[in-house]
Amino acid sequence: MATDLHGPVSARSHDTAVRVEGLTRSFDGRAVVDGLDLTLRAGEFTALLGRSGCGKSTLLRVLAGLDRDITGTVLVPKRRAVAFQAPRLMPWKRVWRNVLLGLPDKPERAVAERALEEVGLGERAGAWPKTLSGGEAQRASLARALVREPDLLLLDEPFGALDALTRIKAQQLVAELWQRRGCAVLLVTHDVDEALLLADRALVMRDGGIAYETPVDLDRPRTVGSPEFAALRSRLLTELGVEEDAAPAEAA
Ligand SMILES: Nc1ncnc2c1ncn2[C@@H]1O[C@H](COP(=O)(O)OP(=O)(O)OP(=O)(O)O)[C@@H](O)[C@H]1O
Repeated sequence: MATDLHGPVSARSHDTAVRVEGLTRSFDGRAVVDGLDLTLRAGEFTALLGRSGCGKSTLLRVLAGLDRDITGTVLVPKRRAVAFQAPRLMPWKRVWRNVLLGLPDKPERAVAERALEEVGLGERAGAWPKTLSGGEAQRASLARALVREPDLLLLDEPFGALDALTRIKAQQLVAELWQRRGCAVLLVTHDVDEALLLADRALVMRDGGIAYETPVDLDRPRTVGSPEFAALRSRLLTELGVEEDAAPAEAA
């Protein structure tokens, strides 16, 4: 299941989804990711926080296999999928064709429809992307990720562009999908509350590495505002260098 981005499949333990050692990615001689180490357990939901420009998306792109201009070791599952803040649907293809886009074995429409049903969008399979709302387009993008049956789901601020209510619904959907599918999830977010509502573990990226991490040991379903939640939130905001009163939820 593990793929070494630099070459052959490598052995690793079954309870590890991702192993990264000494990862460095530079742009114009500047190391944005600098000797980073990271392990994600199979089935674990991890949130990745960090100030704007610290390298979160760069790390995600490397894990997705979209950027191989790296040094270090990166072991990831073969079955992995990514969803970005912008749904990136092809406007000239109907929704179901977008869901299947890029799959090698050309599955039939029913496969896309099942994934769309899972995100509550079964009835829009034949629609054109431009007729979808922002939240629906983001769910179509999630369906495109799910149809790949990933062991690792990479989410780069997938709720960032959604209005508050749609965002809450999308967060609940991701939590349900994660519990049903049991895949490892790495969620990049600016929102500390979102990280604490969803994740088993929160990481803070700084200076090219993981500068801080904490388990999020709260009962599910979670609510904002319990003393334990508030304590974790306060600690994460401190790590992010954000004044709690100045910015209650958004980290950067
Ligand atoms: N293709 C590229 N060419 C040059 N510099 C890049 C490239 N991609 C990223 N960078 C730089 O690397 C740094 C990290 O970018 P990245 O997008 O990973 O940050 P981020 O933590 O995801 O930020 P944000 O939270 O604002 O999305 C930034 O300074 C960015 O300008």
